[in-house]
Amino acid sequence: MVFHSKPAMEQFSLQFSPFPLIDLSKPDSQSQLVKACEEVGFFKVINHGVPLEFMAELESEAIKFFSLPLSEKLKAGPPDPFGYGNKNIGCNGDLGWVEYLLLTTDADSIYHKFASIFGEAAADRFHCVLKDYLTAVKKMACRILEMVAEGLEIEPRDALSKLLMDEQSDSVFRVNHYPARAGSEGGNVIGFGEHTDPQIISVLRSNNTSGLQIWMKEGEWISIPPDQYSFFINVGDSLQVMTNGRFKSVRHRVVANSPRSRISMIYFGGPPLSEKIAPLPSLMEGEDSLYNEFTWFEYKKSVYNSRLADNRLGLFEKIAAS
Ligand SMILES: C=C1C[C@]23C[C@@]1(O)CC[C@H]2[C@@]12CC[C@H](O)[C@@](C)(C(=O)O1)[C@H]2[C@@H]3C(=O)O
Ligand SMILES: O=C(O)CCC(=O)C(=O)O
Ligand SMILES: [Fe+2]
Repeated sequence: MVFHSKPAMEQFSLQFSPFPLIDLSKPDSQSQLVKACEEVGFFKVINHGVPLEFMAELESEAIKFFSLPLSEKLKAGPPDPFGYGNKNIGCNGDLGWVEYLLLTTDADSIYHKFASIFGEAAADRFHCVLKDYLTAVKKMACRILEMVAEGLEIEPRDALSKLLMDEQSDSVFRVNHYPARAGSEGGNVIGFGEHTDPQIISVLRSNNTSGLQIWMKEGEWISIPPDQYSFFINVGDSLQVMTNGRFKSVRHRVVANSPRSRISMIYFGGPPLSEKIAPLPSLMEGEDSLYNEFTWFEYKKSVYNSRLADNRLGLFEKIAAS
């Protein structure tokens, strides 16, 4: 798969996007990031520094995997929580027009699981490509979190990024495949139901097929035009709490309505299980925390007992005194 440079027309349309678009090579990107996290909780980044060939190679591997006969793919499932899943999302009855691989970000342990199912040569290639991609995406996510910390004057500068860098970081990686919808199948179906991501930050890349939508505070879903060269970033619930509600974890979903299949890959940067998720003291400025204190382990446990669309943070919000 070869990527060509971005056409001039696309560069032009970026300036008229209804959601923030941030060029990480620009000097004002730090303040833009903070504004985007506060106002929308979602933005697109360009000049991100992730080599295009890492993105293309992982997409090729994903296509190879999803093209296998179902009986082969099922050998890598069911997700427990990691592995291959088909239509069932989580364990509480959510369904979507999607098949996926849910993986740990520890590429070495993925290698062992894959080698035992698909043989060493296939596992070797997947491991290599995945490792390159994850290393580059995690670096970009940390860079964004450090810029955000600087913009918010959080000390130390790595207060957020160190949670992703920690060896015990509970990060997850997911590759979703939304099969093409043939014309006769008609209409929109839900590919991935509406939800917020529970972790700190999510970094999404897709092929050039549409489907992703975000919920705007004006009360409408807007469709995000796909862009295979760029990344889309979501503020997660944990970052919303760490900023005491200043940043918003955005509701999003995928509508499967395309005659072409959609492939997306998302890195969910999470903290270690024992990490306390609470507003950072320097952001409190005399305010009270909006949330009861909890660890990532406690939140994750509650997340995995919930349905996709549930307001998971609601359970941890302090009841405002009247
Ligand atoms: C229905 C579910 C799937 C999910 C766990 C949950 O019980 C509720 C949150 C879901 C979600 C959404 C973002 C990520 O895709 C995900 C991996 C996560 O951390 O929370 C999924 C979970 C999953 O697919 O297991
Ligand atoms: O597949 C996509 O584009 C988004 C999926 C998503 O939001 C998720 O996996 O959490
Ligand atoms: Fe999501």
